[in-house]
Amino acid sequence: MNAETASYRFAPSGPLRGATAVPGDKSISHRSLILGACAVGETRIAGLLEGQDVLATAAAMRAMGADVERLGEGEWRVHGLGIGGLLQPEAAIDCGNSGTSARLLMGLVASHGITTSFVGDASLSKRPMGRVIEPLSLMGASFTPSPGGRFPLMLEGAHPAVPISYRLPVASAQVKSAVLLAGLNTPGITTVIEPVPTRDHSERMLRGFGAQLEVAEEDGARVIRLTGQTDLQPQDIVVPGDPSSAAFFMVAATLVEGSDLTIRNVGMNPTRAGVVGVLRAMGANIEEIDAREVGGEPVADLRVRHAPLTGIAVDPTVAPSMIDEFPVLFVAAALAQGTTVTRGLEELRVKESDRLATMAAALEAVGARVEENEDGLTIHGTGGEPLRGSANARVKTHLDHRIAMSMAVAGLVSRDGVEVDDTSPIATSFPNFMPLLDEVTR
Ligand SMILES: O=C(O)C1=C[C@@H](OP(=O)(O)O)[C@@H](O)[C@H](O)C1
Ligand SMILES: C=C(OP(=O)(O)O)C(=O)O
Repeated sequence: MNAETASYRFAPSGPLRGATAVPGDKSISHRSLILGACAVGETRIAGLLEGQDVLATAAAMRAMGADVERLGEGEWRVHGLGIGGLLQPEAAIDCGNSGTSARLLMGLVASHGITTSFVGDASLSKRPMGRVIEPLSLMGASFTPSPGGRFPLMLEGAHPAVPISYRLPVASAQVKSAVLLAGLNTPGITTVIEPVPTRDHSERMLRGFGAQLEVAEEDGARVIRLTGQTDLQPQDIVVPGDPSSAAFFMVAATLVEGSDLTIRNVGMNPTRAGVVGVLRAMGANIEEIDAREVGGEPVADLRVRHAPLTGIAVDPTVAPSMIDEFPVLFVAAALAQGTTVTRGLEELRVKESDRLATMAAALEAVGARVEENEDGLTIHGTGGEPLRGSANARVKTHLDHRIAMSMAVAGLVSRDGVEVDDTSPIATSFPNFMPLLDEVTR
């Protein structure tokens, strides 16, 4: 590791063996802090992801008056203020690299009598916020964004806010959750219509906290109705392991010959676990052991053994259920036999980086054959032959943790290793990724 730039060379590795467990789910961790702060009394959280993104949400909830305390590793206590109880923060809300903090917290603040600015890092400041500004403005909040509807921005919340019925123009759980969180302190019924289902952690957790929330299927769309200004009851929450983090180990164990790795306690919510089905369709050997429910979320241990992969055309309708797993799926495709075609992935262009362009460039730099299209990548796999790797070049990650971890996996199955320019963003979602990888390849 080069300490100044945090660049790192991921060397070819032997098999991944034994058992491991990835940290808590990032989406669920954000939501447990936010809803804990909106309940009256004490919420306890076990298995909270202590990545920078979630810590940004914790700091924001503290800045708005909630008592948020770390009791031990992953063990947190939130003393909530009740619906409508948030206070004016003294400084800007800094969301760092985290789109989820940005969109969810804007929703929460939009129905309070709070005026505050929101800031983030260089990556977050390029991402579109118009998608939440639009519905939250309809609810009465006012925004002064930077050009292009971006961060930094000023938000003046509406009190009282106006309930709306909003049909999501993009398949985004962050936009859905922003409107629902604004709805918590809005009189009447706030409705979100979701033509394409996205991760449903907000709905599950709102119900768990006792919110009045109904979900119906109407004309082929999911319709979510939330009655505002009813009290939430504090909860004891156990956060399952993050399937998005587990995906790096699923792909690595699938690709490296001789691997036999068990990943314990992985969240298997069907709105999140699409990558398991896609990898299996390519030939992966992933066995679900001890499928169970933890805190209202399905969970299983996954035993992954090396298997040769075959390229497929990935069904675009599975995209929302594995939206953050495409970068590492592209690595799997680069080692498969034949061609993998992905489409319908324009949302990947507005993540921490443009993940289609960034992954196309990174994979090409290590010897993969990739074609970049408007809405997806077409990848011609090596049929299991190692990638060339990067002897003298560093792959560029553009402040994107998932690119860094995906290219780490590419390094394991390369001839010369892969040098990643900046591993520091890994700490946003998976702070112990490198030690865990070391442990299972040792
Ligand atoms: O709601 C969430 O917790 C998330 C939703 C997804 O974003 P979009 O809502 O932009 O699709 C995902 O990419 C992100 O990592 C987390
Ligand atoms: C897109 C991601 O997160 P966020 O939108 O919260 O920055 C991610 O974790 O891959």
